[in-house]
Amino acid sequence: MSSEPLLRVEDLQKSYGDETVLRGVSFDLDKRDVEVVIGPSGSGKSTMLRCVNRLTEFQGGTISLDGESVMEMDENTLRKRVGMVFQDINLFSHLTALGNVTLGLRKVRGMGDSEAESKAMNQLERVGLKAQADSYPAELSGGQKQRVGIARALAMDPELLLFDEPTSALDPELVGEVLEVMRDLAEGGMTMLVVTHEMGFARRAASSLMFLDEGRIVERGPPEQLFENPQRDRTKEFLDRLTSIAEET
Ligand SMILES: Nc1ncnc2c1ncn2[C@@H]1O[C@H](COP(=O)(O)OP(=O)(O)OP(=O)(O)O)[C@@H](O)[C@H]1O
Repeated sequence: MSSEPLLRVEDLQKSYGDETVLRGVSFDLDKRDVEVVIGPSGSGKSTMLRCVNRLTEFQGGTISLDGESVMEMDENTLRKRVGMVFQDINLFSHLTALGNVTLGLRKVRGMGDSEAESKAMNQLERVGLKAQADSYPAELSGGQKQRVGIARALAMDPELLLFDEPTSALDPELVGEVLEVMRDLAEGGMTMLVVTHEMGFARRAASSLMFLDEGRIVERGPPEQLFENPQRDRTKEFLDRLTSIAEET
């Protein structure tokens, strides 16, 4: 067994032009860890995720997967090893649910049609959408579309799954079904790095919670520590605000 963490982020620095967005972010994730990232708008949460799978370049620091720098990995390998689920559910509208899930298997994994379809069916079943395999995105609810997005990411057998506010664009009544799939994945041992404001999910599924503010990790620890006994005033203020917003809605 490797002694390296699955994901190591070390002193990550990222700017867009003159604007510094990440100011030295460092953390490790081991296999099966579920890290929830919270923080105010503009604190750099999405940018951090996008650096991990190199959807954006960064200026300083290193990110490695099982000891191997993502900067030195070819894009195809990185796409296989690190999956991502986005806030905007970007399915291809001209493809069925099954077609959306098989696409990556054929293009990135180079699978033949029947192998790709059988694997994709298994993933759709995993997210509870076997019966919708032949439906087009326009025929699916937002929650179902997002679950197809998760099946698409899972189909690649990723070692790490990144979630960027996967339920923020959904009507409130559709959030639960997506969180349930995510909880199942977490319980099944998937390693996950999740940006979300869903504190119920954080409490129940996260092994650790990270509070990012102005491009720095202000505090990180088990959810019960951050919720019950935050060490920093800034963390407490932020979590109190999130909780009061959730209670108002
Ligand atoms: N492609 C881009 N070009 C220029 N600036 C960007 C780009 N993407 C993000 N930024 C800026 O970087 C900062 C951090 O953005 P980021 O989306 O990472 O924050 P966030 O914490 O995910 O915020 P939110 O919760 O609102 O999604 C913001 O000031 C944003 O305007």
